[in-house]
Amino acid sequence: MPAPATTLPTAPLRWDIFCRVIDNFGDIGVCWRLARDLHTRGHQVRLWVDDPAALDWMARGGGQPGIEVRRWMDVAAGPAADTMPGDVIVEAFGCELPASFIAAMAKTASTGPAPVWLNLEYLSAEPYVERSHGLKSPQFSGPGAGLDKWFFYPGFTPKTGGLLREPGLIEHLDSLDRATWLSRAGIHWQPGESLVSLFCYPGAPIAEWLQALPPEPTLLLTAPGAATQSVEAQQLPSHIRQHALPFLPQESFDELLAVCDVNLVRGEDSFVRAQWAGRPFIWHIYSQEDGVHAGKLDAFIDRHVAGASAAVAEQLRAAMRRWNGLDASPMQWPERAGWSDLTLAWRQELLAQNDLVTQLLHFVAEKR
Ligand SMILES: Cc1cn([C@H]2C[C@H](O)[C@@H](COP(=O)(O)OP(=O)(O)O[C@H]3O[C@@H](C)[C@H](O)[C@@H](O)[C@H]3O)O2)c(=O)[nH]c1=O
Repeated sequence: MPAPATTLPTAPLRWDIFCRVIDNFGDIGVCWRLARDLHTRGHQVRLWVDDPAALDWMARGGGQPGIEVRRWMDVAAGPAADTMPGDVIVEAFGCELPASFIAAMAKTASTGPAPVWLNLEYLSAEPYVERSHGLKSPQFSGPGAGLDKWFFYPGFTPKTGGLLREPGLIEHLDSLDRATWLSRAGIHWQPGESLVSLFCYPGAPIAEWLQALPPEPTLLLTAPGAATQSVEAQQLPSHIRQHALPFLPQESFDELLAVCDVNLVRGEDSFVRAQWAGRPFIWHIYSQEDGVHAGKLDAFIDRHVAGASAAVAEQLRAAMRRWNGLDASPMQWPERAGWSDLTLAWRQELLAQNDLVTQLLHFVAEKR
């Protein structure tokens, strides 16, 4: 039985989260959510980021009292040498920590408890995640010699670190009234119109997808960038309208997904949020040059459709693969009722596992 999400297995701790923005918004998106969730549960958080620009819209007001956002540039230009490391150091997505900071961690460890050093990894449904979650990487050389680093893998099964899910999130999302939310957001929605959100990478087969949409009045809510631009480039049939969204703060983005009928999401964080929204979704995976994303997509689809009827499973698999350019068959929408049931059943399955921060707190308590 999972422990309640609010359980605090440790006294409030001081956390240092290091984030390097490689591309897009997922790196800072995940780190900002983690920082907020820890802060809400009473912890002290410093978020070190090389490029905080996206926080201007992602975080209301560009930040939040109680979470200290600090700049760092690279391994050489890190925090000042006299910066005291916190109790837990999170190296997000394998970003290399500044050497001066690692040296400060080692110094702390020589006089008291060593900071718990974690590498928070990318999310995947592939089997290696269960094998790798929680593994130790002892440091034999360099400024951190003698310290241990631990691998923490988010994931979809109980043997992984779980998914970020703030206490009360689902209750909040399920309580939203669509018409009220949309009117507050300044979105003109005509009752009866299907609502579809779209957040994707360039290259999604938009024209084909628009043709495959069910022939019913539909309002497309498109995120800034590739989604808005590629829909604007199309000649829309009369039953489809487009509303181009601005970038929304994270909480509003989560709410948007919860009031839509279908969500097309991408990357890592919006993909997870679509699962908490409990609405049918299609995932645009971040594509990698070596093609490894195909295996990652299939591993997720396999788990996700495992409880569905054969027809829904096949339709959804084909739609997700086609959206990602991995399938040549014509684009088709899965049958909506079966797809909705599957999405809710999947969310229920995920809710049976502890959220990532709860698991992280237990993990840290064990290692200290
Ligand atoms: C469109 C929109 C997004 N967001 C947030 C949600 C997420 O936190 C973030 C988007 O991140 P993602 O959904 O993960 O998609 P992304 O494509 O921006 O990020 C990706 O970057 C690559 C480098 C990584 O390898 C991928 O795994 C992924 O993280 O932006 C808002 O808060 N408001 C908005 O209006």
